[in-house]
Amino acid sequence: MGSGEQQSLFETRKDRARHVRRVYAVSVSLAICFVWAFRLTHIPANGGAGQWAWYGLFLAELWSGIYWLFYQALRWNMVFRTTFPNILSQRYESRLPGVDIFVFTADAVVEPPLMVINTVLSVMAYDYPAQKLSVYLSDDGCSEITFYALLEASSFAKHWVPFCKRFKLEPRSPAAFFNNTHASTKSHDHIYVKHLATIRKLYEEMKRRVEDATKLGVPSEARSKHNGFSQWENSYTSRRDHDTILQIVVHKNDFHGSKDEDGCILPTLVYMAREKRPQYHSHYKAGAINSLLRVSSTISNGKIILILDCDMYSTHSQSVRDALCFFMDEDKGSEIAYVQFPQSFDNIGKNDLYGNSLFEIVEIDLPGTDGFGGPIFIGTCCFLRREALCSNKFSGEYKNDWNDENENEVTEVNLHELAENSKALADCTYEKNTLWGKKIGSIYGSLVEDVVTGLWIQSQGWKSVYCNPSIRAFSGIAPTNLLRSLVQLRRWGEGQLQILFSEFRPKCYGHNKVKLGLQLGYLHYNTFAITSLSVLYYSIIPPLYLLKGISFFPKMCSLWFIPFACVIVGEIAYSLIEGLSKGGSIKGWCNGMRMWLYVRSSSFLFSLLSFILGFFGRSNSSFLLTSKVTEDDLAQRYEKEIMEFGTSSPYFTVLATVALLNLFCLLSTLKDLVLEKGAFVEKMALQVLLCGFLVFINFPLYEAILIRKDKGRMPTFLSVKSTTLAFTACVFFKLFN
Ligand SMILES: O=c1ccn([C@@H]2O[C@H](COP(=O)(O)OP(=O)(O)O[C@H]3O[C@H](CO)[C@@H](O)[C@H](O)[C@H]3O)[C@@H](O)[C@H]2O)c(=O)[nH]1
Ligand SMILES: [Mn+2]
Repeated sequence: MGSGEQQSLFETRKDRARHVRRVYAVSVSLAICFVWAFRLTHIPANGGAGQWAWYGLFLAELWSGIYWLFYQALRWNMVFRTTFPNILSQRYESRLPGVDIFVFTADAVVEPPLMVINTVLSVMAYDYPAQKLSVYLSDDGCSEITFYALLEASSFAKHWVPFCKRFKLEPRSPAAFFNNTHASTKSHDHIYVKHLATIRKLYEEMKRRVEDATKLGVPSEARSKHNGFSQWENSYTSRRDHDTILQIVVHKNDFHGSKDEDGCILPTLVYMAREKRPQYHSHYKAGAINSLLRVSSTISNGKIILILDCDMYSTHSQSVRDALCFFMDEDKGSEIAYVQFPQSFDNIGKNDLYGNSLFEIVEIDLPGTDGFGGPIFIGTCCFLRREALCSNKFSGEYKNDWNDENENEVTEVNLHELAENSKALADCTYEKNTLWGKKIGSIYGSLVEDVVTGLWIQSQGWKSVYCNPSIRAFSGIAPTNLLRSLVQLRRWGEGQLQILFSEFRPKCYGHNKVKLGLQLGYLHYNTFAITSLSVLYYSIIPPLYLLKGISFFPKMCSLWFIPFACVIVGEIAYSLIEGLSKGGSIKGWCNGMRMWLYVRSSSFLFSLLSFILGFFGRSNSSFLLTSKVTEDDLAQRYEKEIMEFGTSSPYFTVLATVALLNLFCLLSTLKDLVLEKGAFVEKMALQVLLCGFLVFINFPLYEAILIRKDKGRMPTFLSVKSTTLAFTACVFFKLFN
């Protein structure tokens, strides 16, 4: 390093396998072109059997091919980052910026208050100067119980935070810490063991109180002790109709309650339930983010904001510092708007039954988009620069300034007044005739507010980075049953379509701020619901035509067979290698394939339908929260990796009907196979293989219909309905087509 030149606070490494990936991408692209060429040059003669089906197949393949290109864009230019927090400390320890942490919750039933406060406690205990740290809980459920739990957490924090810091413990969510027996019993140090026993007891007591309150309501002595509850008594009608409730629970200017047991200051802690009125759209989480942005600006006004879902607790107390290594880097820091960390989950299971690990997003898509200057924003586990969120266009002259005197210095001393004055900022009417939600803050109008907000920020000229440290930074709860996963992805699919067709998207791409590679990456997401059409077509039409012995694919001896084989074998091998090299299993790979298929044939189909209805003004789509609780018998099946059906749902009707249709087609083909043997195999090989593969992948579904007796099996009525549907379709097709 030259003299005078400072070492950077982070380092970027290119993907070592990028050349292999590129060669692969180019070769398979060629093969795809040959597949298209085959379709165009072999159209059945006029009126010939299956001519229309052939056109359909061409469209499906055309779209899949184009979509596949978006996919390759993400793999083209992956980069990986390493941070140097030690250098950060040496250089900036006394000048660290204020950090405001936003935790979002929306329903005390599917997001238990105990879980929420564990997340809050985990970030209060960050290894960061407490006077520069503020934690805000936004509660869209406006639940007294959650508030009560937060009060409990604030008392417990007085013991918990110093305990973590003194013994340098990880993870700092008490629930996770005590669950992790290895961590919580690692030392034989006498003092530690004594402390541990005390703190465990305190936690258990708090846990009991919070759980009791969840069942029985807030105890009356708590009500009389804290006048915060009076706000519910005065203005609360329902969770969709109430005033803003804002409570500064811990604040450094409050001399009684802000110190821990060692006499050190605790981070500021604030509870907010923004105003809700039935006649005003809440804009879901995006609305909550914007309210908090304003409210926090008067209380702590931290320059950096961490956005967290209530289940995403911190698993590593150094992550703030990792993030700051990017923001504070002298060379590149001032253009970075946000630092995205991966979402990881505690409850994935060995073989990731429902494909929830977000493996592709975390391991491929985020490093891939990072290579083009901007990982997408995934809504949680993300540090953002307040200035970028509040839509200051990025300009070349912009320079980091961490020495702002005003920051973090609240002049107001009277906390009650401070809270009262900030309340109006969370009113429903506050945003009327302003740019909030349009150009400022989190952007409205899509069910994936995160993605659209990230895109907007990037279109203003800001960059973002992806930080995936070897010690993971956050962990949360993934859906534990099939329907929840499918419903979650329906929401994502619809939200992405909303971005694709909004007037907003061209505006974002128009300024040439978003690189082509990144635009393709976004398109990969924006259009993923559309793939449902080609996937459904592929899994219904070719199998049905088996019944008539009509082939849509080249014979095995033909040269045209080669491109098809290349695409199929290539993709299977590629995804297998990718999965296995990241520690996955073959079974996990199969589960991933199955979920890929299920999401595309059900979730995304409903995303499309719901989006089309919405387009004609008939949408009834809303933000359906993902439940974070799992009932006992369900948990057992989840542990044993048994797929959960159990309820009647249109999602399952679609899945079961397609699965059974394939089964019937395959069975009837077996007969032909025996009678005609070689000639048939030669002609129909690929089609039979496709159908066979679908049957193989659907095995757990047949089991749920035919064999299982537990509560998670397919409901009888649904089984009968799907069987009838599939069977009728086959018979009808064979006889009348
Ligand atoms: O009106 C609402 C609805 C939701 N939330 C919060 O938003 C978060 C995400 O909700 P969840 O049900 O967990 O949805 P997921 O699909 O798991 O969330 C993923 O996808 C969302 C976009 O669809 C992102 O906002 C999230 O960060 C991302 O984790 C939770 O903390 C909720 O409490 C609110 O604050 N207000
Ligand atoms: Mn979630």
